[in-house]
Amino acid sequence: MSTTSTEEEKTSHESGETLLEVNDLKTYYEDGGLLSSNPVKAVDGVSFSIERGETLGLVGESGCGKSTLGRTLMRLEEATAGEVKLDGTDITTLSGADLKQFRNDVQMVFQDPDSSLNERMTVGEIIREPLDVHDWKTPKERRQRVRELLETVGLQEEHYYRYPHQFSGGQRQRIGIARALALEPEFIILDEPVSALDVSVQAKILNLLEDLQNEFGLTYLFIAHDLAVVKHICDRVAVMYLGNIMEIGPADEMFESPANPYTHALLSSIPEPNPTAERDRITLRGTPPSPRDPPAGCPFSTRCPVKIRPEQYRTLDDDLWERIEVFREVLRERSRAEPSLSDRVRDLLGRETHQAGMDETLTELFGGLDVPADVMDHLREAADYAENDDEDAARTYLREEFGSICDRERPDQLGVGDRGRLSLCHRHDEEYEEPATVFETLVQ
Ligand SMILES: Nc1ncnc2c1ncn2[C@@H]1O[C@H](COP(=O)(O)OP(=O)(O)OP(=O)(O)O)[C@@H](O)[C@H]1O
Repeated sequence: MSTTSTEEEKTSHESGETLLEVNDLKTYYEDGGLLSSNPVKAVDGVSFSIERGETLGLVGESGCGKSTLGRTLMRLEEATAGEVKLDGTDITTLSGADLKQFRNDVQMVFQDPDSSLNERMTVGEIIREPLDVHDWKTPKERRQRVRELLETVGLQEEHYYRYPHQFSGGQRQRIGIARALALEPEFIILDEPVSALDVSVQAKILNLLEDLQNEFGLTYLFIAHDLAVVKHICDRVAVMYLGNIMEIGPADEMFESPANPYTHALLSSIPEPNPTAERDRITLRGTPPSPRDPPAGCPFSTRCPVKIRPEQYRTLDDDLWERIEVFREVLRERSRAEPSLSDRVRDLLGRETHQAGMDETLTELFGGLDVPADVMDHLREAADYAENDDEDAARTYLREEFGSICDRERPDQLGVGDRGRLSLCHRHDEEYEEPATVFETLVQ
């Protein structure tokens, strides 16, 4: 395993010069409510860098922390910990004139052109606003600059005095892009810039973004949930899950052969354009854990189809093992869920609440299977805890018995291949089989 990249294989946009460097960045949302609960760990220790002129894609399911990461890089959210260096300067601590200069250099384009444009301002005023705020040159030069920008993004001079509602979705996004370009930024965060647009319009906006990048040497962070879009426009891709970057590396290589189990699952969910091509869809069990209560070990451990098993259970029947994982997921979801109304009524009446539920669950999950006696004993023990409303004890019990390094230790980002790809997975340690090898045995 190596963590170095070879120069000759770099894609065309990369300059070899780091523009943005992010080190162990965390952004937590505290509730500030009366009940002091755990914070939402929206971004939970991410590290990566972007080279000047490069486009890094940031993908992941809704709620994984993409927007929060983008907003933290813009200083729209305050980082809880870690560093964000732009051209070598840590921007998390900037204030005053330095912060104002930073706001020139970094801009954001938002997903929804409808809500990000002020309907009461003319298009000219909208694009000119950042120039006015920063007191850029003379008013006459500002007007001239806006006219140039209209042309740059494919709009016309006479659009200056029109209002946003007179434009289509694609044209509105062009207005948003012109506004972002006004102060000649170096770095632009594109937060789902084409998700709200029709497919035919998407391609035009993506082409515009690429042309602008080539013309002005821009660096992009491109946030998207649509992997097809990312594949088209990005040099490298970072895959996010539960506030962590699970895998980062060259886009072509990652789409061709994902290294991380989560990337595998995410890519397998893209509809295959060629219907005759075989691709095995991976269905993930359960839902992502709450970012208030992320797993202690690997962030993906509760859903990973190729999780490492403890030594004594390596040969256990695959179906039975999967049911044990489902049982653990049931307990996690129970401990997250508000008690149902009927549970609360029973509770108030002093009756047992979960008794019937646990027995049924065990029968439903393990009824038709040949379960070794020692395994069944462990399952019953956990069920007893849960019956007494102590889901946490039940979860701990099962984690100790059936858990592995994946449940206990957060993996390091390990190097994969020779082009600088990194993946957060214990399986890249040479002690274990690679995720891809285990996936192959699963689909046979
Ligand atoms: N202001 C806030 N206060 C509390 N929690 C928040 C706040 N903003 C976001 N979150 C939570 O932080 C987590 C990450 O949200 P974020 O919007 O960054 O994810 P995302 O990947 O961008 O999702 P989407 O694609 O749906 O925008 C989510 O659990 C979300 O509910």
